[in-house]
Parts: sequence; structure tokens; C-alpha cells
Amino acid sequence: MEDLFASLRERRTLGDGAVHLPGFTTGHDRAILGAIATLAEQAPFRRMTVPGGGVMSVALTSCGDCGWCSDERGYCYAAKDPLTGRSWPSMPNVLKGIAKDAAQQAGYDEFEPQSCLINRYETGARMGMHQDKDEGCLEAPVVSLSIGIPARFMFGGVEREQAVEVVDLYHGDAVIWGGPSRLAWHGIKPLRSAFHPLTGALRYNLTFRAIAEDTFRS
Ligand SMILES: O=C(O)CCC(=O)C(=O)O
Ligand SMILES: [Fe+2]
Repeated sequence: MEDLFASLRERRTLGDGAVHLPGFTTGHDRAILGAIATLAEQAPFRRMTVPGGGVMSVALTSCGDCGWCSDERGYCYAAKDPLTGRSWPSMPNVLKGIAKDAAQQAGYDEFEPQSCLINRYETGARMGMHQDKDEGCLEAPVVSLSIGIPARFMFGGVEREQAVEVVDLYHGDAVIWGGPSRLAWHGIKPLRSAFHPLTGALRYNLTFRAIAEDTFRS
């Protein structure tokens, strides 16, 4: 059923260099969820503090050479997980392969992600409008995979005041943004209560990013 649903929704351009691929991960969802479970044993999901002092509604973890971190001082990519003091777990090949394939489908043939940020949303969790700009490597796209319950993704332009489109993201969807859209503003509306047979009441989002070597703390 789900595959049929995905095939009815079509690939769509969201902006110059930005594309939505419905159902892209179909057939890989159990492998992705298995990888997330293993990663979370080594680097648990946690809710981070943001510079204003608030706590994010989304819980997150990372894998790869570095992971995205936030605290009172700001945002950065760090080679070590501040919670465990250990290096982030390495990026599973199955995840890297799917991300590279998605990038290729969107016209980014050379994509080599160094980091994958995994967000876990419960009902009501949200992500305010922001740009992904801590990577120091804006030539490479961001590849995003959605697993579990649906979300409403807001996708705007590179200027804050540009019009925002709301895109429904379902289990298995990929969104890739790069090139002229690399710094597009985006966010997630508060998640509505829902159920997915593989994740229950949760949504996972994985974003794969190329990070410039001199950008992350060792
Ligand atoms: O959850 C999503 O779909 C978007 C996540 C996001 O924008 C981010 O982690 O920077
Ligand atoms: Fe983002």
C-alpha cells in the first residue's frame, strides 16, 4: 500500500537545486531503522540546549567524522560526542549509500557526506525556520530522509522573507537541497499525533552533510 501511495506522489522541484523524492527509501526502511537503533546505543538521543538557553523539542544524535552540537555558546560540528566524550559512531555504509544515491538522483554526483544528524520527533516537536550553514562546505547539498509519521516541512528561499511552501513529508521521502538553494530557509511545523507501524508515534529525520575539515572541533 505504502509503495503504491509513494508512486502516486511524484518527484517535484522545490527550488533551483532542490528536489523532493517521495518514497525514495522504500525497501530500505528496516535497514535504516536498524542502523538508527544501533547508533543510539552508542550515542543516545538527547535534547540539546540552544544559545538562548531553551531546550530543543527534537531529540538528536549523530554519526560520522563529526556531529552537530548546540549549547549555550552556539552551534558547531564536533568530532566527539559531548554526552559520552567518545568519537561519534562511524556512518553505517547502508546509510551513506542511500544518501549518495539520493544526491545523485538530484544531480549531485560527487556527494561525500562526513556527518549524519538524526533527529527524533515526538508529537508536538518542531523545528523553527533556519538555514543549515555550519558545515563550511556549501558546494555540497544537504540530503534529508524522513522515516515514520508524517511532517509538514516548510521550505522557503535563501532570503528570510521569501515565500514558504509547505511540503508534506511521509515515511521514506527524501529531500535534497543544494546549489542555489543550499542556504534555503526551512523548518518543521509541530508534529501532529499519528501512528506508523515501524516507528509508532515517532518521526526520524536523517540529514547527511559534507563538512569542511577545518570547520569541526577535534
Ligand atoms: O526534520 C526535518 O525534516 C528537517 C531537519 C533539519 O532541518 C535539520 O536538522 O537541520
Ligand atoms: Fe536544517
